[in-house]
Amino acid sequence: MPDCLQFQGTIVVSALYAIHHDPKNFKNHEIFNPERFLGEAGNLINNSKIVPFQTGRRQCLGETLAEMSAFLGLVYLLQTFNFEKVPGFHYTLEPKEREEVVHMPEPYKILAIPRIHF
Ligand code: HEM
Repeated sequence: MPDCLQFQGTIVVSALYAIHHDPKNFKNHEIFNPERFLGEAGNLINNSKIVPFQTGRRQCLGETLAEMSAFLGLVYLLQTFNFEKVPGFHYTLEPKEREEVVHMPEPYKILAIPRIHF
């Protein structure tokens, strides 16, 4: 019996960072700008160049669950709290340096004020 698992074959790792930073697909690709995904009426633009869940045979099996969970979590927070900036706190949209495979935002403070008073 081998004392560890051994894999043979080819591993394909998708370059999602490169895909989403391709200047051919995204204007000002180095700038964090969530509004680039919105149309003039504030509607979400469907763009086949955006593939955070990968596409094809290796597409994420949890995509629907992840999107529903994010939607429900966000809606719950927005129904429960009003969010306001902390006066005097310096906010930036620039992400921290890349860590591992994802970008993280800089730590920030925000006021969460309950909408319902018991
Ligand atoms: C925001 C949340 C998520 C993101 C951005 C995401 C993204 C991805 C990406 C990019 C891949 C393809 C990796 C590759 O290139 O091979 C993948 C694969 C996969 N994901 Fe997710 N994922 C998320 C959440 C989830 C959840 C919640 C589940 C399960 C409950 C899940 C299950 C899987 C599985 C099983 C695969 C492997 C699919 C395969 O190779 O056949 N993911 N995910």
